[in-house]
Amino acid sequence: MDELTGYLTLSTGDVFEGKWLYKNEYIEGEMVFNTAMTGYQEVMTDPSYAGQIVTMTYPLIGNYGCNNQDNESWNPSLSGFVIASPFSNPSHEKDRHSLWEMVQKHHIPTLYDMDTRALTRVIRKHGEVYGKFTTNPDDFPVLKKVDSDIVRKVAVQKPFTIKSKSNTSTSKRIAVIDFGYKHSIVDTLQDLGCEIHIVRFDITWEQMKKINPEAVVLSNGPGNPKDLAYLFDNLKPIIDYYPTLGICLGQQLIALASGAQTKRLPFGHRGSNHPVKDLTTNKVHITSQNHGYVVDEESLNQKEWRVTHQNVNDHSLEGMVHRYKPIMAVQFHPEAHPGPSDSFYIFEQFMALTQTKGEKQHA
Ligand SMILES: NC(=O)CC[C@H](N)C(=O)O
Repeated sequence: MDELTGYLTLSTGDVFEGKWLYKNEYIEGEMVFNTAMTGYQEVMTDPSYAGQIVTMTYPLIGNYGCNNQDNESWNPSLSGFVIASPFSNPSHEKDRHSLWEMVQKHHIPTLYDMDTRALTRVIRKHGEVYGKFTTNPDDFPVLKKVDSDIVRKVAVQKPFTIKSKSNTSTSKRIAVIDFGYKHSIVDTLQDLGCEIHIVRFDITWEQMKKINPEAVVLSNGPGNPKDLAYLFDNLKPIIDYYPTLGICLGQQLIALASGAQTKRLPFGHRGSNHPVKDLTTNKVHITSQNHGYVVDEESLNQKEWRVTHQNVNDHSLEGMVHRYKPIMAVQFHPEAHPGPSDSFYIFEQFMALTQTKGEKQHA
């Protein structure tokens, strides 16, 4: 074994040999795979991957380099990164540093020269798999679940405000409850002229009343949504009072706080080409996704909620709207990054929803 050789050992007993791009022989995490052909920089910096070792199924990673615009957080939080072929000679007008520089700068444990096809088949077959990066192929992971307090580790400690880009009187004051938000959600709201208040994940009703926003966004974030059950007493009055948009973890929390259930998908949706049907228009949009859990449609009170979006591949619930209150939520990522911006209209619908405070919304 030479200095470069590293192993990924799995809770299934499988062992994969590769080479270190950035060596860290002690990390463990939940194994997930992402099928996007581009967007590795956004994937590496999406806080929803905290606690997870991400395998890219597209074999060539790094071919257009990394830039100063596409990070989705200040510091990457994924546990590890697994790729087939890293590309060392990138070419793109926005390219500022290579993949190699990116993993060194942010200390992202990375193995390359991995058989990502075979690895993905193992993850697909077993569903819930944990892995360890190691120099000893007989050293297996002990991890059995993602840290139940993972949101606290990626979300902001101190609230802060981001000014609106426009000075018009139409600009909205939006509170984003941060469970590990992707920066492109806030960028999109800013582009729509909003002033944004990033607030802590454990914000109370009284604290929110002081900010008095015109609408609220519950962000994406890592981990099992049920681990956040202790927040539901805080979230329920906020969701009930303000026009609200939930994105990914945000949708799961809105559903759970309203008495519905979430469940684990067999092996998660992570990629940038997941077809979703808008049940209002019957149009199919190609969406960006990153989730391992989903709202259980059976458990949703259909007298109060209408399902608005459905996944074309597995028919899972992709969006919902409250029949009487201004609350909407989606499981996919309307902010894209990476992936197509087909579902930008979700933000436009949310902007329209912010007008409906106190009025009855017609389902
Ligand atoms: N992107 C997200 O918000 C992910 C939500 C949740 N952690 C899941 O995996 O389902």
